Amino acid sequence: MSGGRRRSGGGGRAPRVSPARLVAAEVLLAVRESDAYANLLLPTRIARAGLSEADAGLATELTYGTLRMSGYYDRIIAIAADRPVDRIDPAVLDVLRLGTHQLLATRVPTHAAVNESVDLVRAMGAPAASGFVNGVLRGISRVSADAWAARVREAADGPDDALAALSSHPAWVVRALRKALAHEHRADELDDLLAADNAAPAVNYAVLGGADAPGPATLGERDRFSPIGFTATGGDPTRALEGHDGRVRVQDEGSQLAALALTRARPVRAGERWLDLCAGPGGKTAVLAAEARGGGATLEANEVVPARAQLVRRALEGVDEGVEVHERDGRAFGEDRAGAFDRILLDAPCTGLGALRRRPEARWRKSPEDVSALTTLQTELLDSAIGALAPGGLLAYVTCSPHTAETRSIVRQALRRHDDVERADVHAVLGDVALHPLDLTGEPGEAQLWPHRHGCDAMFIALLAKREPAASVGSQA
Ligand SMILES: C[S@@+](CC[C@H](N)C(=O)[O-])C[C@H]1O[C@@H](n2cnc3c(N)ncnc32)[C@H](O)[C@@H]1O
Repeated sequence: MSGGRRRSGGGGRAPRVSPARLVAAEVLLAVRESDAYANLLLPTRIARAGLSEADAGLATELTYGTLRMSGYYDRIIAIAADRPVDRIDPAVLDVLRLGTHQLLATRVPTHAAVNESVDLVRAMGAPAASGFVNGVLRGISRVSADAWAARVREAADGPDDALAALSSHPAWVVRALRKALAHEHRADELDDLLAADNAAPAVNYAVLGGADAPGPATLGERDRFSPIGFTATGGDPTRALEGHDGRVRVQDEGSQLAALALTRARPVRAGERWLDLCAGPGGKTAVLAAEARGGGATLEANEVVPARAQLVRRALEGVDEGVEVHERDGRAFGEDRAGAFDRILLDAPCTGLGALRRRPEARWRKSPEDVSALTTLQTELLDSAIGALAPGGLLAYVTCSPHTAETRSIVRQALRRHDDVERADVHAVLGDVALHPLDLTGEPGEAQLWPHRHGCDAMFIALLAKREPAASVGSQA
């Protein structure tokens, strides 16, 4: 049976599948077969199918919920089907995961969840599996959600495996998150963090140039921390962006704070030169551009992937189209532009383990091997950024991952290699930037934000300052 077959119909009555479920199933298929990103593909598929607002909401809930929780659902399906999930056809497994999500995590009535799944598996071109899908989902529906959790816990291979299964995270990710929290003596927050990863994030807006201008109040509520941020209280986010001349962008509050930690750490002197070294797709570049403009600084941006560099240019539309956007390997800047910049943002390529709420499939795509490849790149980019920093300049090292190998280890090792660089007190900087006190723990040279504690992505922010060279003996003389 091929995982790619779909919508070829089959024997028996013609399948009548709700368009929302069909869109969800098609996105799951594209995520699995073509490595598609659900957050990028889903809006396109919703628009193409012409879904109503209610159906679009259902398709989103089904797609995101199923992708996030598939690790947990697979444990349930394996028990109910009495076979490992890798012995189930992938297309059929998609339908079973969607059905399980409807049965255990939504208000969809049992008969609708089961019957629609049977129709869906036919519509996806696997009519022979309709009896199997019917049987497995009926079996799942006969047990309460709490009782399933107990069964999965019992079947797990020890406490770590149970936590990984119930929270639907890979075990290595659970261990990495626990370790990061333990560094702050907050390992007891792990359950809250895992739960936050499985919740839909609020939509946040950044208002470029400051949130106090008239108009933005219609965006929702002021953010708790970001001085330029709002949290949507409902409605269509794309509509909310209209009528603000490009000044309003959808952006996570943690990303806003990371950019502002660099731009507001000290007053901007006119003529300062700024660099965004790894800029694509340009969310933070836009904040930097607005802040640079306000203070009379000049910004350059760089992104190695041309298509993403194009997104950076688009992000700058309406803010500052004069920003030069390079398409180079950021590792070359340390030599080619040595000492050229007063402030540099290095928002490094990373595993993205801090943004699992937004990228529901990401947790299943990453592996510990990715961490080691990325830490090599992060190290080289940080060396390059330090090289490009002018004496007296300030560098923000940022990741949307809390994995300590990508965060504190990278910074510590860089400090050992570069004795002209020291950490600045980023807790104090963020304390000044934020509207309300941030509950930050650990060393003041590094700040780790968290979804469960701060309501934003788990951004890591370190500020590094390059010392002015000591006056030489000759010049003293
Ligand atoms: C975390 S993302 C940056 C996100 C961006 N700051 C924003 O807020 O929209 C990291 C970016 O670094 C880029 N990148 C990866 N390797 C790079 C390299 N060697 N030089 C420059 N950019 C690189 C990736 O393509 C990716 O767009």
